[in-house]
Amino acid sequence: MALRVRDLTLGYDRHPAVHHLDLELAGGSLTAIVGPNGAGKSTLLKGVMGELPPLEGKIERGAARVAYLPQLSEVDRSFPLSVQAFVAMGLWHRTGAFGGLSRADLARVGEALAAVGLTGFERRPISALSGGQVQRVMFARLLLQDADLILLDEPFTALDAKTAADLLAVVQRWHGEGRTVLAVLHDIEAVRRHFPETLLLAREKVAHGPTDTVLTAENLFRARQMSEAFDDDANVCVRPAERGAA
Ligand SMILES: Nc1ncnc2c1ncn2[C@@H]1O[C@H](COP(=O)(O)OP(=O)(O)OP(=O)(O)O)[C@@H](O)[C@H]1O
Repeated sequence: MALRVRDLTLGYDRHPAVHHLDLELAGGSLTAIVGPNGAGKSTLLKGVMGELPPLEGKIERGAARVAYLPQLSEVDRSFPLSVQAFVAMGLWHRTGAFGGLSRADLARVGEALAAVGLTGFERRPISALSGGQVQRVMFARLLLQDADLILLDEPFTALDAKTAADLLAVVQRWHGEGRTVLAVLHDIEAVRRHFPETLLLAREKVAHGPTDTVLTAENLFRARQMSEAFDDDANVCVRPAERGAA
């Protein structure tokens, strides 16, 4: 078991965004999180990462090391670091934050950059990269983190087809290595093609399991309806049916 979530409610200022979620991910599974805008997908990743403490319920991580890729729009690209220094941060679990980089470490950074097609970019400042190149650099850093559980928030959004295909190959490599991957995605067809498992989320769990059984027209319709039914201004954790009955 890589991740077990029990009756999890997550939110902001006690305003719930994910409600009463139960979920279990097997070690080595490759799972997409799909759902309408505002469904709580990014919130769930932040909860699993430990950035957002649960309002209720529990998160148990079976994985020793967890890595997280935020949405590209949340990445601060203005800081003055070279591509090499940025990617080398992925080795902190080995070197410590202030450890120097050995020749072998630099070779690892070079290999990670080669794996994402950025050989030769070592000395470039992060601020001088395109969005797609930044996403490649983020993946290179993840490669070095050597995590058992990898959380990706919209990893292929706003990328050209070549970059998306290259980075999907990295995800498939992680899957082949037995790592557990959980990725928020909006491209339903890509999920059907490449992700064996899916969690369909609309603040609550709509369905979780093999992708072809989860992404049915009925479930997608229900997800849209459930998402619209929630009152965004509610500050207590009440389901719509309970609210109607009150
Ligand atoms: N930092 C925050 N402070 C307050 N509310 C937030 C914050 N982040 C998200 N929310 C709210 O929590 C709810 C879920 O947001 P979340 O970003 O998890 O949805 P999502 O499914 O990832 O959406 P999208 O597909 O649009 O990225 C939304 O109602 C959103 O407005």
